[in-house]
Amino acid sequence: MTSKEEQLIRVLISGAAGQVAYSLAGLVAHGMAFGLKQPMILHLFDLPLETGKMEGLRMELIDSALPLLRDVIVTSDPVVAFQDISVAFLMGGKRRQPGMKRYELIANNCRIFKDQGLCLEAFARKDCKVVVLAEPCNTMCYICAEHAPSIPRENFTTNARLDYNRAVGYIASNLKISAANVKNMIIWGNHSDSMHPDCSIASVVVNNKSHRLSEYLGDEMAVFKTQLAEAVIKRGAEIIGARGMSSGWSAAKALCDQMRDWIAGTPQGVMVPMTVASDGSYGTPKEIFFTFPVEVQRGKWNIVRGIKIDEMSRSKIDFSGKELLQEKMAAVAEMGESYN
Ligand SMILES: NC(=O)c1ccc[n+]([C@@H]2O[C@H](COP(=O)([O-])OP(=O)(O)OC[C@H]3O[C@@H](n4cnc5c(N)ncnc54)[C@H](O)[C@@H]3O)[C@@H](O)[C@H]2O)c1
Repeated sequence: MTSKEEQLIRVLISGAAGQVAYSLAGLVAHGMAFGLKQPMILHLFDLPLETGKMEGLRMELIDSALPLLRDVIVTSDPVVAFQDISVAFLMGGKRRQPGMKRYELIANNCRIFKDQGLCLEAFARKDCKVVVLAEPCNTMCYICAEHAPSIPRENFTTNARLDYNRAVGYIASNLKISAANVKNMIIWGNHSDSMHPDCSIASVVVNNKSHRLSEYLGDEMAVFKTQLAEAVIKRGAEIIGARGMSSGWSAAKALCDQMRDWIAGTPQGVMVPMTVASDGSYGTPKEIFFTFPVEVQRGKWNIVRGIKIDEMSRSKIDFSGKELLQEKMAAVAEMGESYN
């Protein structure tokens, strides 16, 4: 290790034989999540039947000669997988099958996320950052955090960045500008059809000039806003329809974008979405994991205050909050636990 490098960290990828993990492992080891000075050991964790696929991924990672990657551990033993980890990307779980209802998925995945929470509590570092991807991710994040009480609540999140990136991509491709020239897109709520992608205060740079999107589009803004929201909400299903699989590379890229901002911080005046334990901001129910606009400084996120909420946003935020409360109650009932 050179003197300029950070201290070695251990990064867990659960569901490591899956398709998101296949993209994520290489991006993370390449430095896209933690920067180019952060050496790491990757812990690849999945079910015993999937050891072959994890071994294949391990070989490919080694064959990529990645300077930051110091070791790759392949395991189906949670004690090994969760030991001393600083970061957990939790993607291991059942996938929604055709015809399966959202609540059946909760029933299937909540026990897995209870166990993963217990493993975090027992074996992970107390400053571990945890990102839950398996669906329904907001509620699985809640279950996981509940069972790892010694890790701060603010260290748990999901992958809301994927919805944000989809919205930014939509704006950029429609206006034929670089995605880097779109800022302050907001995502509110649950990672479900009830989410509220809100471009009311987004800004864009076109021909080297910065504009509020609403000013740039003028009379077209209202229609654009509705079409953007519909496109983002339907994008996951559209991708499944096209590839026969859910988002892979874009989900992995979004995980890296989010982790990079979480660690390095957001530039002054720039907000990004993060799914965090609600403190009741914007009239949301407390303690559900809800996506808010945040700013991040020195590794700490803060919900951005004072954004004006119009009537339409109010009803959508309320609807998503109610849905998350129902999901949370369904999950705790499924596990036979008391509801806080
Ligand atoms: N929230 C988002 O934005 C978003 C986007 C894409 C995918 N997803 C979700 O992320 C998850 C991963 O997606 P994918 O496409 O890689 O799925 P995948 O089906 O390809 O991989 C999931 C992996 O999890 C493993 N697994 C199942 N139970 C496990 C357990 N108890 N412990 C450890 N591993 C276990 C499976 O063996 C499989 O290898 C899925 O639940 C998917 O629905 C979420």
